[in-house]
Amino acid sequence: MSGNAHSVALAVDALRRGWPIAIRGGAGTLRLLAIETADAERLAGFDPEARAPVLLSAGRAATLKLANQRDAAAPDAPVLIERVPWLDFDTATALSDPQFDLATPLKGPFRAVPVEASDAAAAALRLARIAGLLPAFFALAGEDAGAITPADIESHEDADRLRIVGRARLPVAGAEDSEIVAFRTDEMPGEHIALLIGQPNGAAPLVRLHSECLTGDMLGSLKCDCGPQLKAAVAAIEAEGWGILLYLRQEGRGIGLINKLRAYALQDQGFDTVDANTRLGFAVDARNFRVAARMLALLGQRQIRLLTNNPDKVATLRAAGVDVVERVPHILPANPHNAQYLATKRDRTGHEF
Ligand SMILES: Nc1nc2c(ncn2[C@@H]2O[C@H](COP(=O)(O)OP(=O)(O)OP(=O)(O)O)[C@@H](O)[C@H]2O)c(=O)[nH]1
Ligand SMILES: [Zn+2]
Repeated sequence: MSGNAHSVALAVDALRRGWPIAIRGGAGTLRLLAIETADAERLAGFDPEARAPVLLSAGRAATLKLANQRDAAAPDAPVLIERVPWLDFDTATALSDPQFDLATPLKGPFRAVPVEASDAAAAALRLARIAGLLPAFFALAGEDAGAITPADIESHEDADRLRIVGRARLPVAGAEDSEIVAFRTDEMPGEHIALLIGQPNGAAPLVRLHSECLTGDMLGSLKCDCGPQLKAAVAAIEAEGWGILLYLRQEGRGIGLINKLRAYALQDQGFDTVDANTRLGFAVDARNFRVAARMLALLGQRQIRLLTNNPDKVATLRAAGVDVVERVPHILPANPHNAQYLATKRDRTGHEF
């Protein structure tokens, strides 16, 4: 099990370096080259006969108006775009990267071809997200001894692999009686953190799940509500006398910093936070809150009060066995830069404001 997760870590590293990988699913094996980290020369080495179709997510294909060619029975299934002589490296880049959507009208017509190794294709898109890359590949059918499997990727992301690796007293501004606890798996670079504030008093702790937001947490970005929510969560827990802040390394709702900044660039063009993620080819929310359930279990907390406006967090924790006895709203004042973002969360992602 851990050996396979290890090979996924190597595959993530390979993708980021522009090296090909292979994924073996139940319906066949795909050899894959990530478009973002490739170039024309690497493509020629990977696919000398220029046959490899372009693998895209369903959302990206729909954005490119290729939705009508998708399998109607599986609207979320990955899409393969037939490789024709004029579909060169630059055209594939334009297919994969939405920053060019408005500037360069695509040539076309593009034709979708059946995705035979569909589970391997879906796993490839998932691996691109884990690697923080655009979810788009050149893909060739064919065996490869070093292929990883979708199950390997599943186990790589398995929240149950998390364990506690360190803890220490950590007085923080506004909550001096605090302890930090760090969690990690063997393969993942980012450590999740719990800040235990105050002393257990027999009551269900007030818990906040905070997803990493470098721009909001560190730089004071006004585009979102993360920075003020982080500070206010510490204050609210301190005021209760006992509770836990979970700081989850799920930057950009799980798509990573670079892809979040790509989403911001699309927002500069007028797309909202939901459409920006879809145009990039990602789920609107790629986070896995089971990580938080695992952390709470390791901390011995089965019953909590949850500070959030996001019903998904409540539902996922409950499904993972955490007894959420109360949802406590966590609403901060809007500013001129985030008012539209907050309205989108209310209107399109089910947040309760
Ligand atoms: N992809 C993407 N991520 C964003 C954007 N704005 C903020 N984020 C990320 O969203 C996460 C914060 O999630 P929110 O949706 O604000 O809040 P929530 O955690 O779902 O819900 P609450 O508990 O009610 O705050 C952080 O990981 C941010 O980095 C954006 O426009 N695009
Ligand atoms: Zn933010």
